[in-house]
Amino acid sequence: MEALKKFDGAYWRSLFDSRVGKTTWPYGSGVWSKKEWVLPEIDPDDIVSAFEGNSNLFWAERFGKQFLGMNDFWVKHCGISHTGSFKDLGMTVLVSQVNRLRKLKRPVFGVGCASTGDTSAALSAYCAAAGIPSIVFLPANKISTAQLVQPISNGALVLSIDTDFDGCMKLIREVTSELPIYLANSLNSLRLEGQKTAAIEILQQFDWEVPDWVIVPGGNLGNIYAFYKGFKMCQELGLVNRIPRLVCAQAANANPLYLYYKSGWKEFKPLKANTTFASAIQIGDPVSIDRAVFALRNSNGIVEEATEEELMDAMALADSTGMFICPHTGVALTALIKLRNSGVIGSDDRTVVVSTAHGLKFTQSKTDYHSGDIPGMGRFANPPVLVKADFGSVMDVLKDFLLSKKK
Ligand SMILES: N[C@@H](CCOP(=O)(O)O)C(=O)O
Repeated sequence: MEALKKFDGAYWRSLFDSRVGKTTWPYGSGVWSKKEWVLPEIDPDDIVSAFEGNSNLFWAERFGKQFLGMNDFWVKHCGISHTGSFKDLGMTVLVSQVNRLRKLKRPVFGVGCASTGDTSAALSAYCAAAGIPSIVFLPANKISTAQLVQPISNGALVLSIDTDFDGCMKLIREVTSELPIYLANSLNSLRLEGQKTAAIEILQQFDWEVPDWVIVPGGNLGNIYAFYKGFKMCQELGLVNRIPRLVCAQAANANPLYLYYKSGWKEFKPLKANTTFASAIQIGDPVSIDRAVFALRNSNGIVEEATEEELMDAMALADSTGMFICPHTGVALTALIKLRNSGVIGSDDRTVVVSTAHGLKFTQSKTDYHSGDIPGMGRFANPPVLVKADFGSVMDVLKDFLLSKKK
């Protein structure tokens, strides 16, 4: 350690030169290609994947143990799918039904939705695959570029409207009551029938052992109800004898359900959602509010909220353990952190956080966070290091890095 501290660029340069000069170089003259490399036998415990688990249900071992003191923390990643979010689960059901209606010559000329970016991506992809026209209403400048480009590429009619999601939702409801355009938002129960399969899958993946908690980010609130529906169906079929406690996690900037919950379910007040990095849940007047309340009340559920700083920090912390999550999953993780800190969720409770979309849809906010471009944020920022293309300079950076890692 002491010796390391003395090193500077020039020292490293001389060390490198002397080593390269003296060492027998094993790589030239065909030696490399002929050499047989024998790898040490590996123990199954040594195998590293970002998360341990099968399919899309991962045991998030490092995050759970290191940051939560939990042994049984899991992530159900619904963003590893065709369009990168859980919306694919419901949209395949809905568009299949529309396909059938059209084959039966019913007058359904297209399918439409309002969206914060994920529903529109799924709708346009499945419609394009079936050759059905799709129409999406998007709040202008409020969704990520990765999300915007999805319906554009899939040939949807994309209306970029100068309002927020709630404004788009109101407009599409009016339009679809006037024109033969089928409404694909989650107030349509076909969507929920598809989405509830994620709950059934979780139980199946745990070999029909019921987790204690399932935490779902909530905006338009169809998904929390879909999870309840899936779990309840399995209970009614006798596949399991109880259901998990559900937690719905909202961004504090768009938290009508949270406020309703805090009022003891006394009065629901739609609100104007403020801008949040969790843009897909920036919704102030959720269409599935009543269903969500039903799901939460019947599962002994809880509603939590996350500030912008909390959700971005939680996302960065999770990413630093090998995840690459969306900001909405950061909201759900914040809820978990709060419930763990208050002792509501115990260290041995089997807990599943539902990750709703792929992190690659939200690279801008991640980049801004890590480069320190968001005022007052960046506790876990890991900005790239700008360094001269010079061996000594690179080695100096590495020296600092190695010293910071030395325990
Ligand atoms: N987050 C959603 C908002 C629309 O909600 P839905 O429940 O009707 O799909 C989106 O990605 O558009």
